Amino acid sequence: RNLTLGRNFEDSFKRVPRASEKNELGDSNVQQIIFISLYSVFVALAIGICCLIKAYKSKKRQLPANRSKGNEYLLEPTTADQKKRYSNNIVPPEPTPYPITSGEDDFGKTPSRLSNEECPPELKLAPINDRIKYLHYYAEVEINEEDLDISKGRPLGSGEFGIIRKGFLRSKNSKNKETESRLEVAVKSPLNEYNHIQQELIYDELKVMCAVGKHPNILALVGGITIGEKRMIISELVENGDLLSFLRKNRRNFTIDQLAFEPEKPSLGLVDLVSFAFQIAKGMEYLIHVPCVHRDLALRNVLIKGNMVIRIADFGLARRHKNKDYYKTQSVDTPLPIHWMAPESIDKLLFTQKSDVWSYGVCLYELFSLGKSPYKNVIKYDERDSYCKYVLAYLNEGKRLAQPAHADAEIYNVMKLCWDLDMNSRTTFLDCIEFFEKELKTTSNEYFLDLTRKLRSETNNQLRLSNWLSDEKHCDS
Ligand SMILES: Nc1ncnc2c1ncn2[C@@H]1O[C@H](COP(=O)(O)OP(=O)(O)OP(=O)(O)O)[C@@H](O)[C@H]1O
Repeated sequence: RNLTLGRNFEDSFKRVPRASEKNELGDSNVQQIIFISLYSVFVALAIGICCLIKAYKSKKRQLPANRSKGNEYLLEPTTADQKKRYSNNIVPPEPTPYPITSGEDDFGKTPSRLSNEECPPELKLAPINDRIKYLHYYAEVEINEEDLDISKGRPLGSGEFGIIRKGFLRSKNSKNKETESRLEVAVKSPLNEYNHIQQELIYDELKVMCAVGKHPNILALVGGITIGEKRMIISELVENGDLLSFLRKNRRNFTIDQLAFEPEKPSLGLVDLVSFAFQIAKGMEYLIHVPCVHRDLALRNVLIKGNMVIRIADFGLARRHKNKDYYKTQSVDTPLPIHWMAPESIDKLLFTQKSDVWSYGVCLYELFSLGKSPYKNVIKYDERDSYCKYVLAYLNEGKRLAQPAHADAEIYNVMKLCWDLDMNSRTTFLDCIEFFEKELKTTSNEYFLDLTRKLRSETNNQLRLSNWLSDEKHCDS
């Protein structure tokens, strides 16, 4: 013992415990095991409770406040100003947009490159166009691809990035599970389904449509497909297509004398044009409250139903501020979007509610000329490079579109009020609603009341679209 190399050497001998020591050691091991087990159970319980609290909170946030009343998208006027407006107005109360929720409600299988970030506080009240990156896609609108049949026939239309086809959505009615019903829908998908940029543009548009919500004069979203690399927007089908083609097709059927209301009339009357002007202004006023700036309001982007109710469509707006050339590089045959743009949008790419009012004025020109192209034969197309400067100079000189054939002096005056160079002096959508409502009532109060009834029933139809999906989900569960 005296010759050991030191304590450490001594300790390195393997000690064989005596019988009495063995028991002590065994006991302390058991104590350790019990302690570790209890500690693990405690940690697991704490994690479980945290998860439950988080799940409960996110579920609460997912449900709109008024959903429990069974009228999830109907808005009761809140501000004094809104109350005053709605009390004087027979048109049904405006539906609310979907609520903006946090990322926790996102569809779980969304690839990370499309994942949503929390919106910075300073952007929370900005128009949704300025915070597309922070908008959220709602898991509850995700459609099972197996329930969708896309028509192989001619597409309904196509744009720069997307193609729109007719489709059918299958759903089992929750009341009678044996009956399978079909809903006609329009399906927008990327022109090239493997192109990532196009996929993201479709996804952005889907998020914008989620945020815009439902209104009888806005194209309603039925659902979306976002699984894997697939990106599709499923919206209600608007049977008569876009209003521009509709007006052009019906030029021959137009009768200026047909001012009195006739329910079964086959032709297009002046009163219908006034009704379209009224409805577009209603839809645009709703967008202001979202808030959403459309940026491409033109009759080619307004759709018309068989009952003459219109829907404002095309919220695919990402390219509109990212790609300056979008406004210049169209072929000579296609209408140039700059003809609908306010001077400040052409000059500085500044888009606001006021620039939408300018575009609305150009829509009025299209309406009351039965689909004429604005500035055709007025501004030369030769020098395409400097074309924007040319249009800008033309407008800055105070030159404007001429009075269209079917607009009287008062209607033309509304157009000119939309085309004020000073954006702050431009008229508002509320003033336009008031003007065209008065026009409609004086032309035919019966027509106005009928339109009011139609808009109310369209609101209910759009609500049924939301129920269609939830019915289907109930069946699944
Ligand atoms: N829900 C719908 N029901 C019926 N037709 C539709 C529907 N949606 C779009 N269309 C048709 O498809 C055309 C193009 O639609 P849309 O403008 O949404 O496509 P886009 O790819 O965004 O076009 P753009 O590049 O011009 O903005 C419309 O003009 C219309 O004729």
